[in-house]
Amino acid sequence: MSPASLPAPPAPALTLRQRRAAAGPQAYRIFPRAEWAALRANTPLSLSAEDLEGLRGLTDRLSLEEVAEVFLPLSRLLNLKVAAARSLGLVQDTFLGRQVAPPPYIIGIAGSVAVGKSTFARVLQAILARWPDHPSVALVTTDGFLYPTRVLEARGLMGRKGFPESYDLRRMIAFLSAVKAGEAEVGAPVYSHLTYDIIPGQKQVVRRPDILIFEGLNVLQAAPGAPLLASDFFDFSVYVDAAEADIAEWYIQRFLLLQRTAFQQPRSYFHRYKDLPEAEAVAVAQRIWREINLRNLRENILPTRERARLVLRKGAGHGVEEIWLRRM
Ligand SMILES: Nc1ncnc2c1ncn2[C@@H]1O[C@H](COP(=O)(O)OP(=O)(O)O)[C@@H](O)[C@H]1O
Ligand SMILES: CC(C)(COP(=O)(O)O)[C@@H](O)C(=O)NCCC(=O)O
Repeated sequence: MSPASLPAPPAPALTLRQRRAAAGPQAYRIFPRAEWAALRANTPLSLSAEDLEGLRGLTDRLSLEEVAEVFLPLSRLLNLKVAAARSLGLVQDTFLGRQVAPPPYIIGIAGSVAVGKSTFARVLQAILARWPDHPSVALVTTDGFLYPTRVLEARGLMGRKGFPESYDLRRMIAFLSAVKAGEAEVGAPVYSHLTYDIIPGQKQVVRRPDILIFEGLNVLQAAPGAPLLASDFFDFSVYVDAAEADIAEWYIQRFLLLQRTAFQQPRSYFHRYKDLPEAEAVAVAQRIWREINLRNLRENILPTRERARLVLRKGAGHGVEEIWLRRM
């Protein structure tokens, strides 16, 4: 890859405390992990250690403790919210004098590249699907709505992947709108991290799920002049948050792991890096992080955090340490 040679990103203008205050001092209830864990009530632990095996990202440190203390309370909250949304739907049915099937409940998941969104979304999908009242949970990632490489190259955007202008937002909104309207089958394009491009002709089909998890760094962003935003279709949203230095480290570690695995395949976009000595590979990863992903985090992703209903603050070891729940 040849990212545009960009100057180092500016330091963020606001501190964490200032940003939190900007959302309104009353906007969130803040839970230390232990307090949040107690909100699990008696939700049963529905995943075995074996089930977890298939769910892990590229590293394998997600623990059963994390599931029990962070995910189970969240799944209980979401289960209650899905039930409440369905009850509200019944009110509308009464008003209209006819019964309409409840639309899919849509959960948006936002956060930086490499903060752990995909890992979080996959575990949440598996846990929510264990609840008998909403067994069908689909997961779609917004990378499928990136423009194909051909278009990004033509527009000089290969160094701006993940920035707002690199996505086909109209297509993304049309997808969400069709899912929310209860269409029987809605297709989403599919992205390959291996080839670093949209897979031509491939579609992920969503068939009226009980819940749709929609994950990507841009899901809480507003597009200037657009009449509708992705978040207009969300019933709930989560922002996965962590310190910049930790996310950078996870990005670099993931890059090194991919170098030993995916990059070895000749089809990999990063195949040319497969034999780089570690110090050079780290330098490449650091450069991509700094020039593209960190910049995007500061300019376009972090500013959307306070739109989320729930913010999960992760510590250096990936464990969630603090949970912010919007009061309304
Ligand atoms: N809870 C977790 N415990 C341990 N490692 C994790 C956890 N969540 C993510 N990771 C690791 O951090 C890196 C980034 O996670 P990933 O889910 O791929 O992020 P994103 O989808 O936000 O780019 C991956 O290497 C992944 O395996
Ligand atoms: C495709 C992406 C924008 C999506 O990121 P994700 O939300 O999957 O973490 C990102 O993985 C990406 O390619 N960023 C551009 C720079 C890089 O190669 O990391």
